[in-house]
Amino acid sequence: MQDFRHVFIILLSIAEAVLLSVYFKSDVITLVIERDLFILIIIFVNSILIYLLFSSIVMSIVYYFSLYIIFIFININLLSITYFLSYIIGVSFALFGYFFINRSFNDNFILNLRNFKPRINTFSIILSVIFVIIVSLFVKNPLILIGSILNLLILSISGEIVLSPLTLASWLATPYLLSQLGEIRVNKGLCIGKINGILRRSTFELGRVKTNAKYKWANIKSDFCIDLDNSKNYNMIILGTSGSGKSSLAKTIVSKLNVSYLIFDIHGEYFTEAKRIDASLISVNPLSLFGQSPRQRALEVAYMLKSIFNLGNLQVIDLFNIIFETYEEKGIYEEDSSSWNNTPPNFRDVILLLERKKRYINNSTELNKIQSLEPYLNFVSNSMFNTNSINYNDIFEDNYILDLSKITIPEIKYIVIETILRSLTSFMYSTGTSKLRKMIVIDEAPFILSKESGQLLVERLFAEGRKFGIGFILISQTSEYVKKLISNSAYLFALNLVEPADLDYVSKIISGPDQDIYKSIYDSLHKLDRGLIITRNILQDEIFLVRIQQ
Ligand SMILES: Nc1ncnc2c1ncn2[C@@H]1O[C@H](COP(=O)(O)OP(=O)(O)OP(=O)(O)O)[C@@H](O)[C@H]1O
Repeated sequence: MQDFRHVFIILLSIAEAVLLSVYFKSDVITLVIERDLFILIIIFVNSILIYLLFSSIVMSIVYYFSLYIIFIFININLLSITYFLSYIIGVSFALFGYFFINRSFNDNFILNLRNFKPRINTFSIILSVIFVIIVSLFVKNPLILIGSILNLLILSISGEIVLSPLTLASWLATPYLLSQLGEIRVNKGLCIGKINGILRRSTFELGRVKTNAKYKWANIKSDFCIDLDNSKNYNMIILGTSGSGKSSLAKTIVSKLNVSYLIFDIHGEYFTEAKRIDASLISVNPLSLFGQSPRQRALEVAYMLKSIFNLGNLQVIDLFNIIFETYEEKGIYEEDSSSWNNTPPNFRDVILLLERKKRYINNSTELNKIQSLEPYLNFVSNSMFNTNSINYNDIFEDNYILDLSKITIPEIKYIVIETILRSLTSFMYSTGTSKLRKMIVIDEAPFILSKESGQLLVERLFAEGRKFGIGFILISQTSEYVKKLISNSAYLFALNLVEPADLDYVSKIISGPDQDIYKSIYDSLHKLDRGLIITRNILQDEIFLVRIQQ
């Protein structure tokens, strides 16, 4: 788009110069003052157009010299105070018009420069010097030579070899080369899509997503890449309505990453090259210690059951006690860590202990307390929880999709997920610190996060995962349960959203305190097509509209 604007202005100016020269030769104009008036008007109009297209005074000034080169071919020397004044008045007009609409004097060129990182390329410099020498040999006009030297300087810090011949074009190429300095290039890391727009204060609405706000999507062309190596952690959150492209985005990310992944596929909609496990055919024992102490595990399981069945605090304590005692019955003792490797009990063992206890209790209050746990323990003494039929180490080292769609009872589904995530925590601690080595995708994250124990578990994994090389992609249709996790995420990808509460929250998170940016994002989010995301790139501090590759 940038390129198109430059081509348009240069072609327009050349066309104007050609028309003027034809007109001046045609004897229609006789008076010098009439000629000057024509030139003044053209310059005035061009200055307004240039300012409105680039929203930059720097660009406008540099373009005056481009016009100078074009007009010199028809023997009109723009280096005159009258012409320059006409140009400046035009720019001022446009500037005030812009300020009136946007209430800001932001210079887009200077804003873009924030993203510029010098890249010195010796070959590019040598090539540009050769071209400057050629210009100095053939062109005797010092201003044209200055333009070429300026281009040489710009190319020296931008390192773009392919653009070196533009040094020959002197001022004609300078605005374009300058705009390349501020061009956003987010192509370091893992490229998952194409940037379709960057949020800018602008007068024109040129992008496909219209905002009706002061910030609009300015078109830019670049790959969109995520740089996990330089991010604060490896966690990502994907939010979007049903069918907006959430799982496709997660698939794109994991398929491009060079690390293994595990997908918790709640609805059975992921099909990749990974090995597929039908979760209804496996068994996991939630009472496995996974390297933890029996006290710790008994507490976790008691809290997990509390979250599922909304148990009271006293019931949690009773549950904890009976589970802890069951460990002891199986020869697993808190003080003796070597006993932690013994075969763990399962919920049936807990029920057997409970039955035995009932026989010895003669206090009716005690009996009632213990009996109140029975229905819950009976529920979880499901054959799915008797033993561990899966190899956890293999699951964490290879690519796997855990298809949970055939488990129809939500509580059972939840216990399977939480148990596997708990085993991941111990896998993490036992294998030590590492660079990114595993990505875990949790689809329909509210299914887990809406339970207190699930929320705490995922919060802990989010906070500690980076140290151990584990990243998470959390997918949700709503922002409701992911709010606490956003501060520990490297990326938030917002697809189409429609609920006012989600629009409000996500727009605030992406925009920060700026109300105008907030309005643009709010206004754009519900207009996004499938596969289009809005995200803030923290490293560049820019907000992008990105089309995700499928
Ligand atoms: N980047 C994309 N470009 C074009 N089409 C896409 C893109 N991403 C997804 N789609 C299409 O949108 C449809 C829905 O995609 P997907 O299943 O990923 O959405 P979802 O948000 O995960 O849906 P659900 O919430 O129902 O699981 C699919 O038909 C897919 O082909």
